[in-house]
Amino acid sequence: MSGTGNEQARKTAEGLAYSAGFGNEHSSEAVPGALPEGRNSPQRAPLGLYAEQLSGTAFTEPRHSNRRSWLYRIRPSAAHPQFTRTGNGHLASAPFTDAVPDPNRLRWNPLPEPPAGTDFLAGLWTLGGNGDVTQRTGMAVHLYAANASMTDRVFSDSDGELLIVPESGGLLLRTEFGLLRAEPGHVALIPRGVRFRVELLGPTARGYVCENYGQPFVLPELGPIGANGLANARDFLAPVAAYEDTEGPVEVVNKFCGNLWTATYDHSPLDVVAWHGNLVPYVYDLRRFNVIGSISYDHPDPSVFTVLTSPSDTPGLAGVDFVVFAPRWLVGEDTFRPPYFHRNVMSEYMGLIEGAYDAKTAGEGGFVPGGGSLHNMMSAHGPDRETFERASAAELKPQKVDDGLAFMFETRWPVTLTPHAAGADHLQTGYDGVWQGLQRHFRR
Ligand SMILES: O=C(O)Cc1cc(O)ccc1O
Ligand SMILES: [Fe+2]
Repeated sequence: MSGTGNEQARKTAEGLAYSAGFGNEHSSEAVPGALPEGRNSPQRAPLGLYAEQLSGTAFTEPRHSNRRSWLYRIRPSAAHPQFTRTGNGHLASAPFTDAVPDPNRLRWNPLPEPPAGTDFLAGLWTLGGNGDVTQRTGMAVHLYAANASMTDRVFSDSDGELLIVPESGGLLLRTEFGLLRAEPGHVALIPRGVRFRVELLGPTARGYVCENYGQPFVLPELGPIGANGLANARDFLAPVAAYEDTEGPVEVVNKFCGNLWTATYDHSPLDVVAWHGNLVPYVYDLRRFNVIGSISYDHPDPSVFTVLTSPSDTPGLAGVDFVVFAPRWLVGEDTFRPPYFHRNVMSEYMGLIEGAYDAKTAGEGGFVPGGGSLHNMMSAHGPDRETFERASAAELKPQKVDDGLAFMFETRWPVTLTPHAAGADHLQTGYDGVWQGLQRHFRR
């Protein structure tokens, strides 16, 4: 049973109702009258519901970064049986100590097809990461490949928020806050601790996940860009309340300090009838990104393409940035237009949602949708030989780059691999070769 009841909610083309705005104080009730008026926790909550607060930041964090929501549910979350350990599969967590951090440039092909019956949770495959889940620092890079919906089970991640980047196959995310639809080209964010179930909209689904152990993602500052631009706050869509009133066994899997724990509830924990607050799951369509770039000369640093940033205690130094390389015009005069050669103190994991990326040769054995590359701190990279030769000779008329959608998880600490990523069959050999044969042109 489900419903919606928010005046501010709006229908999207896909038929789901959403409540728009990044960081807003949203409110939503699936049954009229389910939200208490004027207080969060009345002596008896409306309709016999239980009131419960979910905190995403410490109670005392500054107002601008404080995140919490109040949930009005059929049963309190506290009414659950004991959790016991279950297998972690290919899901791993920080600290990553099983492999030696690798200064080499690395690139993977897409994940192989999973066995039949693999759902989103079982299909998570950790590439690597940094920090420490118990310290709430750092991040992990995961990929997923699934061919089944989650049925009779839900997942929650106590270790961090999950930024899901579908590459193929749409997802329907049934969360405690309501429903989100995430297709390739969208990203979805599930806050730390929020229970959700992933249903596939087609036969298979594949994509990437940034698990952010650190401070919740926020929109980057705009500085001299002004009051508008990059990802606009109003394009972030939170769900409206939609609840499940089901009795019967439901497995709840909780990722806690690096391990999966399971408990079988006798009801669905997606039983929130109404909620309000600013800690919410959301979806964002990357095609809405307002791309800022140079209209004179030189290739700008990719920080101008930041969609979301997880700040650290040092201003300007992100735990992790989520960056998108979206369609855009290139007009730079006397400029080498693709990404430049560089060595970065930050570490860069890149993935491809569709098409090609302008610094890397596309196609079989190259940088392909569903694949990924890792350029750890200080590793030398940039345009491959083919790209360098092409772009150095290109006629510099205005050019639309609109044949791809790539992204980067850029993090302050090197990404240490899991042993299964370091030894994967789909790890490409000979990636260094793309920078071989760059001729010397020096003359005096
Ligand atoms: O390495 C990459 O392709 C990512 C990247 C893109 C860019 O436009 C400038 C610098 C950078 O690291
Ligand atoms: Fe780079």
